Amino acid sequence: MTNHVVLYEPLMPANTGNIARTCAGTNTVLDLIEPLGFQIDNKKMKRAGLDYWDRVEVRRHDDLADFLGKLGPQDELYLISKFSSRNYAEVDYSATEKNYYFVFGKETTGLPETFMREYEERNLRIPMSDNIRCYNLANSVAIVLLEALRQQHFAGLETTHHYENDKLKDNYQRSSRYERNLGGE
Ligand SMILES: C[S@@+](CC[C@H](N)C(=O)[O-])C[C@H]1O[C@@H](n2cnc3c(N)ncnc32)[C@H](O)[C@@H]1O
Repeated sequence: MTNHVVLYEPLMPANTGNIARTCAGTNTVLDLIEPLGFQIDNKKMKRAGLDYWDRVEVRRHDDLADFLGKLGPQDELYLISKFSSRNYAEVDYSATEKNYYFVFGKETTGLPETFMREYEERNLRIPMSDNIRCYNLANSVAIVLLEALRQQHFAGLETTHHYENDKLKDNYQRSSRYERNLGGE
């Protein structure tokens, strides 16, 4: 199983840089549908993705048709759009034999209407109030991707890690002392 974040014609380098960082941290493939609104080595994008750009698998596609033409029978496509009335959190993303492709729209105009109509039952909404027009692109990616990963039990990711300067290390020692004391030792 592989998760893919697909960005349709992204415009803002800082968003794509942030998304690249999230993809690097979650072993997610980043698919970019051209044209992009920036050069891939743009300083702003690198700054947003810090040192992580070379740790993410990036696949570039000439256009939407090129991307769609490469999908196979095991690939599950989801279009992430506020116009849907299907809640993204109510979909099952846990089939290990499938690859999940989450397609996000351009910062200004979202996804093309024809594409959304063609795959109508595949559109998903992130619930939100009408105080805002929509969520930020990079935040939308994190919301949907982390729900898929949660359902996949964060497979392949570290749920804990030993750090040299562990800020909670003393807490662990204190709490295990506390538990020993409760046990009457
Ligand atoms: C800044 S929004 C662009 C909104 C654009 N005006 C539109 O009509 O979709 C960028 C992308 O974030 C995602 N997004 C933002 N808010 C969302 C929501 N509430 N539900 C689903 N996707 C959302 C969509 O993929 C959207 O295309």
